[in-house]
Amino acid sequence: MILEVDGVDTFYGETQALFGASLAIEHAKVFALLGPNGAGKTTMLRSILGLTRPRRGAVRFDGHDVTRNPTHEIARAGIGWVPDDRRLCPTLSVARNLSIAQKRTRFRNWSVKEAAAIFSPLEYLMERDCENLSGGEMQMVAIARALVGSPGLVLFDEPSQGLAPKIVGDVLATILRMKDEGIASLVVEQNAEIALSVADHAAVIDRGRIVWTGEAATLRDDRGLRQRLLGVQ
Ligand SMILES: Nc1ncnc2c1ncn2[C@@H]1O[C@H](COP(=O)(O)OP(=O)(O)OP(=O)(O)O)[C@@H](O)[C@H]1O
Repeated sequence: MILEVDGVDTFYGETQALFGASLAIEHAKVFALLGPNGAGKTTMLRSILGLTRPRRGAVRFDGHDVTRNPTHEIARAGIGWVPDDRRLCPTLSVARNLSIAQKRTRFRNWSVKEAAAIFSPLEYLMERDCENLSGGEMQMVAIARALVGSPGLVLFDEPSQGLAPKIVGDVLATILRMKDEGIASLVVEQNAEIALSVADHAAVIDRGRIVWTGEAATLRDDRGLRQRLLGVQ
């Protein structure tokens, strides 16, 4: 397993957001974490990254317990993050946003050029300041920035949010390209259909509890199960 989250309880102050939540992601596989608004999907990503530290339970990445490690060490170990609000440095160029994020890890090491080449338009935007990019272009830069961190696992928070269908297709194709390169992904989505179209495994979270986990194909093919777990067709 590249990632194991084991019985995690996470709180915001006194409010508990995750209750004994567990999931396991295999090397070079795509895992979809699905669930409605407020279910705890972002909190799961924050718990993995150490941004909101679990009060109980453990997070193991690549065989090492990282539960108490600072966020920058967790990133340096090879976990990339594509946040829903992108978080690029707006006044810096695309090239600079990528070069400051570059890291070497024990996984495949990506150059800025290689990461930018994953989306063809990026190569032509390298000198553009990030504040002058479209939403779709910002998402491409955010993914390329995760890649130059040379990750073994990338966490995607609602990657389809606010994007045109064509761009969503490009993002999904990139997740599969990354998988071919040996990179696992954890895709957090409210849109089950989008995430399940690329996922190998999936889990459903509801009010802070993992209520189902299994093969993505099972959820994809069983409309009744999807309806029962997610309330969608
Ligand atoms: N900073 C915070 N302080 C207090 N409670 C929070 C905070 N962030 C999230 N929560 C609460 O924790 C619970 C889980 O939120 P979380 O953002 O993880 O859900 P989510 O599944 O990602 O939802 P969404 O799809 O709307 O982003 C919610 O009840 C939310 O109100």
